[in-house]
Amino acid sequence: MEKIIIGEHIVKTFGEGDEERTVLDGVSIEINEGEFVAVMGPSGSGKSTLLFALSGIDGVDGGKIVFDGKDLSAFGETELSDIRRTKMGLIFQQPTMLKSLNILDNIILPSIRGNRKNIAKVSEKARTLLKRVGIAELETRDTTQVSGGQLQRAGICRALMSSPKIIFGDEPTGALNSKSAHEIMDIFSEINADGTAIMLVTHDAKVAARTERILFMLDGKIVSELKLPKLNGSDIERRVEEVTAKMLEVGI
Ligand SMILES: Nc1ncnc2c1ncn2[C@@H]1O[C@H](COP(=O)(O)OP(=O)(O)OP(=O)(O)O)[C@@H](O)[C@H]1O
Repeated sequence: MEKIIIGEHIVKTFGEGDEERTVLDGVSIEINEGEFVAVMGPSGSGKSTLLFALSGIDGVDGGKIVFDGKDLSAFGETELSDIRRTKMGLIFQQPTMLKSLNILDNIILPSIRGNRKNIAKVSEKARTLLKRVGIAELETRDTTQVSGGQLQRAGICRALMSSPKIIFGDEPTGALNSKSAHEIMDIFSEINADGTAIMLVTHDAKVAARTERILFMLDGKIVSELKLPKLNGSDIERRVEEVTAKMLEVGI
């Protein structure tokens, strides 16, 4: 199977001199095309830093990251941002949307940057995505007039606009109630079933239990992993138990 991401011995430090802290301590990680992966670990263990490194948002101090066959260190900031815009989808706990634009315009904005000619085509794609995530009727709403779950659905649409090879989610359900979180995870499962790889950082065993492989981090290292079969809909409780038991075993 093709690897969409290969990270080898990634090292990331913050601070200088006596203040220097190693936050990623030689992390090696591979993600296959179309894979659904979660990263768990205690607060401060380096999960978000790893996600920021793999997506090229932050540079690293050691090791190598190959995305879609290309070494990220070969690219400058503009090229990295182009790669992120066209091949990666990024979803955070709360989507940052421009308050001056409605939901639809926020979704299409990154896709029309520098090329307003394709606005009709891009809007059509956005409407298809809005329908798919169940908020078609909200396209003209202000971003302040929708619920957290609805805003996250819009964030997912924005991330899907480029038909990315991988979606990175940093606690994408962290600010949602359990019903909304469940619905958002249903959407992620569908996106993954269509072939998009997904890597989610999460504290939530219920979220991780929906994925196929869970990586456990402690102190800047991946210390363990748990593989799960594809979700079949009826085995979620048993999966959550398995994840929880593994978290206890690892010490999270
Ligand atoms: N820009 C930064 N400058 C200095 N230290 C940082 C910076 N970003 C992260 N850190 C530190 O790196 C460590 C790992 O942070 P990171 O956000 O990756 O952890 P995490 O596992 O995602 O935690 P959480 O679950 O709380 O989000 C923390 O100690 C954090 O304070």
